[in-house]
Amino acid sequence: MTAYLITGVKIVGGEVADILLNDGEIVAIGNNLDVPQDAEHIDAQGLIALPGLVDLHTHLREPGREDAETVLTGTRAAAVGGFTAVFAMANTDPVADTAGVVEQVWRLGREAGYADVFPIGAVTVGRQGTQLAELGAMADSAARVRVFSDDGDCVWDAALMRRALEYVKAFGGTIAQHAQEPRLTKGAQMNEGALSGVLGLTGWPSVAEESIIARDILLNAHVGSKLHICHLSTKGSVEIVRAAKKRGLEVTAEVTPHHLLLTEDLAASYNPVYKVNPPLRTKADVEAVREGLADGTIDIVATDHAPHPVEDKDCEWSAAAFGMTGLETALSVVQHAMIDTQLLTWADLADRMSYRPAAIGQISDHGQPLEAGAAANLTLVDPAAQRAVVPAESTSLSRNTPFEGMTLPGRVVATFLRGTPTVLDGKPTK
Ligand SMILES: NC(=O)N[C@@H](CC(=O)O)C(=O)O
Ligand SMILES: [Zn+2]
Ligand SMILES: [Zn+2]
Repeated sequence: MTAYLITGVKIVGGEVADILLNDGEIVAIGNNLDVPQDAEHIDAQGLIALPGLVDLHTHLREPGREDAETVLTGTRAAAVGGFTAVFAMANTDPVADTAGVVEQVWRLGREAGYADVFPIGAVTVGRQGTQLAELGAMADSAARVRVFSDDGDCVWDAALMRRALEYVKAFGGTIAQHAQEPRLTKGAQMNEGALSGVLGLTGWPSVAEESIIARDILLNAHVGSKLHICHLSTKGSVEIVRAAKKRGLEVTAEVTPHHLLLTEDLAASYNPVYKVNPPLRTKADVEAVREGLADGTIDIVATDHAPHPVEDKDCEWSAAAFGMTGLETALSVVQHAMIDTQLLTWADLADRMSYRPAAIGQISDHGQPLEAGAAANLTLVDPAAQRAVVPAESTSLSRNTPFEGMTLPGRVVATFLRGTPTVLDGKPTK
């Protein structure tokens, strides 16, 4: 295996130093290191070294929608975005509700070699919301599933949600809830408010999200299990989670990059690239989720990378699919929304995008501080770079980025997975 010497890099939360990678590990960090003769040299002056990013919420679409994304193309986009691990959502076809499917997705990730793939198992059979899936068999499989979600749909039946929380408690698993009361969002197209009235699009009230979050926090307090809230998007949701944590109730939550930056006003274009679940909200909501992420109410950023082929997005708003891509732009959007606004430091970002998602997902070898002996999963970022988002340059199979035309700060220069570069000079290595 080739050794790599990365020189003059700012270690996140620490000093400027050199890093030596060999045999899949960080061998040493410091100055005047003892370097093997044949080591490759990377001059990293001006760059920041971050632990490899971990995405707890990615849609890789394989099996079933390989026209939108595959494990290979999705993890390639992840590596370009600085990620070394992604959790693959279960809303595939077939649904990832058996040990067989999660093992297949896990293995495809290993074969692709761009980022480790940790499958999320469905909570209910076929994500139909009526019968618990074989959660224990998925947990015991080679994929070692610890996070379960019917994402795309809410586990709306309170009794079933209770049973799921009880079941995973036996092995310390987590239920990740897509919080959307379906009776309140029938035909919903965008955030409910004055603008949805003006545009003539059916509204999606904040309370559809907030009522499920409140219910599930109480259910989980009753059961004593682990609850995670997917893509939290409203001010009221932040307030509920903040109050729960203050009372010592166990809950973790994520926010997406797009909910940290974009508002419902974009729907006025009727361009379905801005159509997403949950919908883009108001400026007050954006401010609240930023504050929630800054003060730790919201634990992590997760991309909810949701690739869709052109024919599913390039149509009338009401017919278009929900979802936007996000793996390649996540770090830049978070830098723009949270670091350039001085709400977070780079060390905080490492916490929200690497350490804590790895802890919630219960994986080792990712989300570890950069120090000698740790697995060499890391990414080098140029914080001073500026770049225009050009969909055609994406390494994802899909093009539905809502950030097209924006100039964003920061650029991932290199990513290493167990000491092997998956990205160099901003480009995938294979
Ligand atoms: N976020 C979305 O708008 N879409 C997701 C499903 C989901 O995350 O709920 C998808 O699978 O396309
Ligand atoms: Zn969802
Ligand atoms: Zn999702």
